[in-house]
Amino acid sequence: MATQEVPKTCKVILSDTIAKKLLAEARETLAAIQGPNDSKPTLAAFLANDDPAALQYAEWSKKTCEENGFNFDLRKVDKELLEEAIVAANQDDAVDGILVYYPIWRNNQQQDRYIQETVALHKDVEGLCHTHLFNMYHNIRFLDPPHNAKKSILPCTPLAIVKTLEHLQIYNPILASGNRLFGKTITVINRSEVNGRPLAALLANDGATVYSVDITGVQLFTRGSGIRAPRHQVHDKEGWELKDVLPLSDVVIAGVPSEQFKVPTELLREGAVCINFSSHRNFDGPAVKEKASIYVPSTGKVTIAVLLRNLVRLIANRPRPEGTSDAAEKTRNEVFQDG
Ligand SMILES: NC(=O)C1=CN([C@@H]2O[C@H](COP(=O)(O)OP(=O)(O)OC[C@H]3O[C@@H](n4cnc5c(N)ncnc54)[C@H](O)[C@@H]3O)[C@@H](O)[C@H]2O)C=CC1
Ligand SMILES: Nc1nc(=O)c2c([nH]1)NC[C@@H]1CN(c3ccc(C(=O)N[C@@H](CCC(=O)O)C(=O)O)cc3)C=[N+]21
Repeated sequence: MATQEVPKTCKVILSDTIAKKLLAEARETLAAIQGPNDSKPTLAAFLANDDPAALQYAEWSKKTCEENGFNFDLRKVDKELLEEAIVAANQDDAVDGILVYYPIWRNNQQQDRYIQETVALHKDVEGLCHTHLFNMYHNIRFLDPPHNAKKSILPCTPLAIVKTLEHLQIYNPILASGNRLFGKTITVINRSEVNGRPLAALLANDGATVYSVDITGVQLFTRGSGIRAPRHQVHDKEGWELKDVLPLSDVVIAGVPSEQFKVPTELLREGAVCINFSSHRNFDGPAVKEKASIYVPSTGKVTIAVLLRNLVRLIANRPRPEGTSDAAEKTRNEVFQDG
């Protein structure tokens, strides 16, 4: 007897689709805030390590920048000269945004933190300076309250995941902005300072119940009962492991930097939404497609689109030059009403 083809119910969403939409928005916004004589924005990217993933990411970023009307200036520098190079870029009017690839000092996170703070706030395209991080963890959306004209910058990979969840309509637009993940349970596997921890905080600030899993254990990030707290709180889940939280999760987001690691498919809920942001495949592709309702195998392209969106936002946040019309200022305010 011939076996009947069963139609696949899992929808695989590629990051291209989401990235294209964000890139079109970034181009439109740039056109709205720039005058006819303004030059292309320039992103200076500092590579001071020998990480092949960072170099490849830099090359993809360069391509996307140039295709969309931005200059991408990759500057390979020695670790010991990096600080002065950043200081010079901070003062250079020809540089609109600064990006530094991490990690730099593999065994000294403190030194990487010091470099993060060296980037000027108004050029911090990745949202990794203390003021930007503080605002994110405290659920403060603007740099200039109560005026609220300058939006705070969010870290690129976490924001790319948020944009992906919006595209998938996991964010429920019926709910008030800021509460749109209420009722959703999300597991994030990775709690690094640049990716997993900010991501867990952002999702919990938007109303989700978030299990943050790392090799050191599981933490719960939530705004409490009835999401009444203004920002997330964190609780250790003593003795809990990945196996305990997977069956509870509507969405599973994995970012483990290892070839060997795979999310155990058998523990996923039927119809879970699975998103991978690691450069390695954290889900077993064929198996996960039999279990998940939506599978997003990678998010790198969305991250790059968010990088350009952040760059445009930095330009929009700048004090307007003498002689800029009120119309331009009005557009500047209107284009950033949302998200
Ligand atoms: N798609 C994108 O936009 C981006 C992807 N990446 C990729 O994401 C991955 C993670 O990057 P980072 O967070 O910067 O790396 P990292 O090395 O700083 O952090 C990884 C974290 O995962 C944890 N971890 C390792 N094994 C684990 C396990 N079995 N279970 C739970 N947690 C575990 C580590 O303890 C650590 O906290 C890398 O593959 C990187 O290339 C990074 C940035 C952007
Ligand atoms: N300050 C800083 N910000 C970063 O964002 C940053 C960094 N430093 N250091 C290096 C890592 C590495 N990284 C990746 C981006 C995309 C993919 C990725 O998965 N890209 C393709 C996958 C391509 C493939 O493997 O087939 C995609 O999603 O479509 C991987 C890795 C960002 N990094």
